[in-house]
Amino acid sequence: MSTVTSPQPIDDQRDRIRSRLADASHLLCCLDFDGTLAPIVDDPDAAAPTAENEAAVATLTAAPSVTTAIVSGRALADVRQRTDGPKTYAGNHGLELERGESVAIHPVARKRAVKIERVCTALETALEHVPNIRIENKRLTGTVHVRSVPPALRPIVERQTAAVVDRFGGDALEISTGKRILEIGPSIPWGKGNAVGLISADMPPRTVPMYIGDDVTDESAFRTVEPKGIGIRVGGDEPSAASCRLDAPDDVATFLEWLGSVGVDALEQNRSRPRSAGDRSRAGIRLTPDTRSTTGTRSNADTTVIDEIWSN
Ligand SMILES: O=P(O)(O)OC[C@H]1O[C@H](O[C@H]2O[C@H](CO)[C@@H](O)[C@H](O)[C@H]2O)[C@H](O)[C@@H](O)[C@@H]1O
Repeated sequence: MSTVTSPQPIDDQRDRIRSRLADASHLLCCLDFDGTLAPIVDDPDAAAPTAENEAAVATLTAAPSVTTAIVSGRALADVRQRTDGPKTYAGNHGLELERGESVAIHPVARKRAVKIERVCTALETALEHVPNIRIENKRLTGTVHVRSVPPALRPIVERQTAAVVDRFGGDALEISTGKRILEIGPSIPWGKGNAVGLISADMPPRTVPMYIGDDVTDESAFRTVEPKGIGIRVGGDEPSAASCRLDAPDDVATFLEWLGSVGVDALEQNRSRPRSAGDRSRAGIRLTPDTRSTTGTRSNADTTVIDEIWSN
């Protein structure tokens, strides 16, 4: 079980990370997009990874001992065209998963997309009087952006969003929060952590799973990789399921560059080591229902969708 404590500065954790890699032969490096590879900006359309992060991800992706994956709250097609290189992408907080040539969509989310469409259309009208409001329709989820909305109007936006979601979504949809956003999605126990679990299940034995992210929805992914793997939160020392932290996207680049040199060296030295029976276990990932922080109701009941997702 991972624990929630203050994540430690990465510089204090490098020895632990290096020795974890020295005992492994493969690294799964999962990366969030906004606030991790790309600095947070006012206009969501303007978000882009820093050049240093792009280069560091390219170096890691080229290493045979590393698998890189982008795991984002953005729609898959959106995040896909903002950063290129990895073969694995999860969009819409893990509801869409692209691996190589195959794209899977969570079947319940797919059915509820029609409700998301209705909610986004209704919100465009209900909130049209709010200056600088932005509704992002991501097909399987929707986002209400309040970053540039006058602070005095944000409580009104929250109330009106809740009323619209209640009217058109009922129990089928729920609202959760993120950085100056309200996220509207299907009320199902599925999140980034589950997507990371699925990706990890395909990794070779002796894989260390790593996840780097900055927001509330990244916590489920930290819980999935910790404590056998390494969770890294981008931000302050607020309590998190991640054991390590980095301050900002620029520091993510510095860390990824270190991983691409020191980390990859440690892994590659180990790849030729003979394996014992105990080494044959997978990455030690749990497929548990998502329990992300939400203002709505997220049921913990039906996890059979985990099997179903691959038949779509
Ligand atoms: O999981 P992520 O890849 O981090 O995506 C989370 C949300 O990111 C985007 O919104 C955030 O970034 C914007 C651009 O910097 C910023 O303006 C906004 O305030 C942030 O919340 C994206 O637009 C959302 O769809 C994602 O869910």
